[in-house]
Amino acid sequence: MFIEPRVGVKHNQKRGWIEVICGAMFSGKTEELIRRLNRAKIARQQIEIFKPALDTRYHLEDIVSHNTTAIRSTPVNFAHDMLLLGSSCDVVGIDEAQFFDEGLIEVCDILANRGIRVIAAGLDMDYLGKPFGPMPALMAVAEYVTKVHAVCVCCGDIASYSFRVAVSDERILLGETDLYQARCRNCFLEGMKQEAEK
Ligand SMILES: Nc1ncnc2c1ncn2[C@@H]1O[C@H](COP(=O)(O)OP(=O)(O)O)[C@@H](O)[C@H]1O
Ligand SMILES: Cc1cn([C@H]2C[C@H](O)[C@@H](COP(=O)(O)O)O2)c(=O)[nH]c1=O
Ligand SMILES: [Zn+2]
Repeated sequence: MFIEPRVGVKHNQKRGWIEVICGAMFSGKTEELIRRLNRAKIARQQIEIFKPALDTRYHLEDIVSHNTTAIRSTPVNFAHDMLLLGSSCDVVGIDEAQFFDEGLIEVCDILANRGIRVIAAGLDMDYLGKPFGPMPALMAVAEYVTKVHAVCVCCGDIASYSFRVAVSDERILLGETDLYQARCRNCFLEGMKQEAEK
């Protein structure tokens, strides 16, 4: 369980940092993001929450977990849009970070340098098991990285992969259990092998 760090305040300076929550689909990234943001709200912190405008899966504005917990957010088209909107708060939350452009790393850095706590959740790997968008670089610059795991739907082991059951080569394909399965390494490889043999 991630515990918010208590940072020393030197010369009354506000300290910012970056937290990344990553993992496969269904691993609890959004639930964990919402948990941290709700705790920040209880601590009377001013929060701003963003998601990429292209993620219209459940709701145009809300961030919604697979378990239906939800929190209001502002959809934005580009990472740099967050700089203006998130300028006067204590905490910035970002969901589906993998869909943002590479500018996300600079944006998170700028916000953290301004003294803001930045919490970004996103897929670390795409359906091929390849690092997804700005996530690897964001993980490199983050102070805290939490990798969460789903349950493999084939064998019950821990799952780090999002196996696509639909036939599509598009990297971005919004979907749920209709299109994706959480799988462990062995079951993911098995599925990829079967796909290749078709
Ligand atoms: N294979 C699975 N493994 C774990 N949780 C699953 C699985 N399939 C569905 N769930 C549900 O998904 C919830 C996590 O949803 P969410 O936080 O939206 O995950 P993520 O943002 O990582 O996709 C779990 O609490 C559980 O109710
Ligand atoms: C693996 C993978 C996923 N997606 C899409 C599918 C969902 O709409 C989101 C991930 O949502 P979650 O909150 O992590 O469950 O991303 C995609 O477009 N491409 C992929 O390779
Ligand atoms: Zn498995």
